[in-house]
Amino acid sequence: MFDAKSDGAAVAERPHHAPADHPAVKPARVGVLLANLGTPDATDYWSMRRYLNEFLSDRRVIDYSPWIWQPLLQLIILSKRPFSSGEAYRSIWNTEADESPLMTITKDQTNAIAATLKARYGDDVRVDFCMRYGNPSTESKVREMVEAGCRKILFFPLYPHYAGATSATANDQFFRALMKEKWQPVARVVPPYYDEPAYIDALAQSIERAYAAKENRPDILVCSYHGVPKRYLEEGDPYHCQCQKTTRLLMERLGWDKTEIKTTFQSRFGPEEWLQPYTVEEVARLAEAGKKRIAVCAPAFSADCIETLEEINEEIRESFEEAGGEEFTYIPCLNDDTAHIEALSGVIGENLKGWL
Ligand SMILES: C=CC1=C(C)c2cc3[nH]c(cc4nc(cc5[nH]c(cc1n2)c(C)c5CCC(=O)O)C(CCC(=O)O)=C4C)c(C)c3C=C
Ligand SMILES: [Fe+2]
Ligand SMILES: [Fe+2]
Repeated sequence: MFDAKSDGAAVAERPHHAPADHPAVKPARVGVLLANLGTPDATDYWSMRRYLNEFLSDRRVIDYSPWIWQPLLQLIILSKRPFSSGEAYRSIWNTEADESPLMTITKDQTNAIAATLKARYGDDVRVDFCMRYGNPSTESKVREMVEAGCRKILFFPLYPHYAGATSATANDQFFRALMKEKWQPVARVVPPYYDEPAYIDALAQSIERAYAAKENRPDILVCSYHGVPKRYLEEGDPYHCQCQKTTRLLMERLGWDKTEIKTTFQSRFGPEEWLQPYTVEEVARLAEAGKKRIAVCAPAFSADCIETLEEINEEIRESFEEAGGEEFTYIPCLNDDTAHIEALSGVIGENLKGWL
C-alpha cells in the first residue's frame, strides 16, 4: 500500500435518487500506474522458468514464428537458462526483503513518486506499480485501480527510450487489461522521456557526483544501453536513435568532448546480430587501447537490475580487467534519486494536464 493511494475520502456511496438496490459507486479519482519489466519471484528453477517463459514467449521481445521458436524455447532454452539466470539473480538478490533489486527499487520509486504527487494533488491521485511479466501483474493492478474508483488512468512504462520489446509490450498489456473492465477508465500512456531535460540533468548530476568522488578522473564514460536485434532498428524501431540522442544530450549537458563519452549496447541474446558496439567487447578494446580507467553508466534502465548489477558490474567489469583495465567504476542507475523522482514526477505532471 502506497502513501498517495490510501483511499481517504473514497467511500463508495449509492448515487442520489438511485433505487435502494443500485450498486454503490466510489468517488472518481485519477490513477497513475507505473510499469516495469518484471522479475522472478524467487531464484529456484521453477520460479525462473515461469518468469523466463512468460518473458521470452512475448512476440514483441522475440518475434520468430512460434512454430519455430516455442519448441526451441521449451525444450532447449528453458531447460538450461533458468539455472544460469537463477545463479546470476542469487548473486544480487535482496535477501532481507527476499526479492530482486528491481522489485525493491520499483517499490521505493513508487513510494517517492506517490509522496510527491500527494503533496501536489492531494488524495485525488492514486499511485501504484505493476510489472509486464510476473507479479504484480498489470491486470491485477488495473483491476485494483478501477475498484478504487479510478475513472482515468495514466500508464507510465518506466523506460526512458521507446522499444517495441519494452514500452510497446507494456502498453499492449495495459490495453488488454482494460478490455476486461465493464466500466473502462479513460486511458493515457506516457511517451518516452529520453530527451527530457530533467532526466538528462538527473543523469548528469549522478555522473558528476561519481566523478567528483574519484581520485583519478576516468579516461572515458561508457553509456551502456540494453541491446535489441539490429533487425528491429531496420524494421523501424527507433530505440537505437533515442539512445544515441540521450548520450549526445548528456555530453552537451556535461560540457564534454566526444572523446570522453561513448554509446554501447549490452545483453545480446541468441545468434542474430544485435545493436553494436557490444559493451563487453568495447570495454576490452578500450583497455587494450590504453584507457585504463573507465566509468560505465546504464541510462536505459530506470532501476538497477540483473542487467546492471550482475552483467555490467560483474561480467563486463571482468572483461575490462582481463584486457588490462585498471579501474572500473559502475555508476548506479537513477533509482529513487531525488532528481530522478522529480524528473519522473514532472513527466507525470505534464501528462496529467487537463485531468486534475
Ligand atoms: C531476448 C531478447 C531480449 C530483448 C529484445 C530485451 C530487450 C530489453 N530488455 C530491457 C530491460 C531489461 N531486461 C531485463 C532482463 C532480461 N532481458 C532478457 C532478454 C531481452 N531483453 C532476458 C532473457 C532477461 C532476464 C535475465 C536473463 O536471464 O538474462 C531486465 C532485468 C529484470 C530483472 O529482474 O532484474 C530489464 C530491466 C530493455 C530496456 C530492452 C530493450 C530496449
Ligand atoms: Fe532485457
Ligand atoms: Fe539510429
